[in-house]
Amino acid sequence: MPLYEGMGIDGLDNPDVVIDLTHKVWPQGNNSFSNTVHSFAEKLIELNVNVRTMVLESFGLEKYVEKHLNSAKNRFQLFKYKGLDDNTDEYIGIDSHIDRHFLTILCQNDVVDGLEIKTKDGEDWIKAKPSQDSSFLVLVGASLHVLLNGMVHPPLHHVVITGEKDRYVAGLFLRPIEGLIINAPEEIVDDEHPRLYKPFNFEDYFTFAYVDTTKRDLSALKAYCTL
Ligand SMILES: O=C(O)CCC(=O)C(=O)O
Ligand SMILES: [Fe+2]
Repeated sequence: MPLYEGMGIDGLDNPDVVIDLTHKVWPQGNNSFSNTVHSFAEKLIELNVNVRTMVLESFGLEKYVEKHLNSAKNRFQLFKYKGLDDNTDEYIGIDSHIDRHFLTILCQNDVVDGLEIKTKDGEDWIKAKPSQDSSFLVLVGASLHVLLNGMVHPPLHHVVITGEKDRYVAGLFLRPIEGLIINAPEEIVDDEHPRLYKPFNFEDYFTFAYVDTTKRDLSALKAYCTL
């Protein structure tokens, strides 16, 4: 069984959270790790604020920006996918899915690809290849798709490990806060763009697609909450 490991930290805007976690892994502390994670996460959080602000503004939803920014909490995750050794063939690191939360920002180490995105027409997988190590991948999740009445696309993606090198990824995941009911604002709903979805509760949808892993695509989302 190929190795896939991950570690997640909630509420990373608070440096104490990182220091606490670091002490769990290294009882004597590890300043270099906690400083690196914290400064990196700070930049990711800033990027997420900019991206979500720009997306809402591009739909003329300026007045909802602040409310939307406050309606998500962040989870920072680090993943390691073990590279192939002599006895392993190419393997799927994560099965195909759409992300369920609002937004994902990923940074994969530059030497190792792995993430593949399905084209919108569903025909091909394309390698997501940020060419420099300073590049980020931003993925729309189901919750943002519902909030914007289907006007942004949550891509199907998976991870395929093909090389010998281990693959490391850092990601920021923006999840709706508990109890939030997501509904597209009136401003983007009209006769030409009728409301697509019922009021959407993230936790209920999360559970729906968690229990049955075949329900992690756009058609299952539509079946789940189309009006
Ligand atoms: O490892 C990656 O690049 C993607 C991970 C992913 O798709 C996820 O955690 O939802
Ligand atoms: Fe994902």
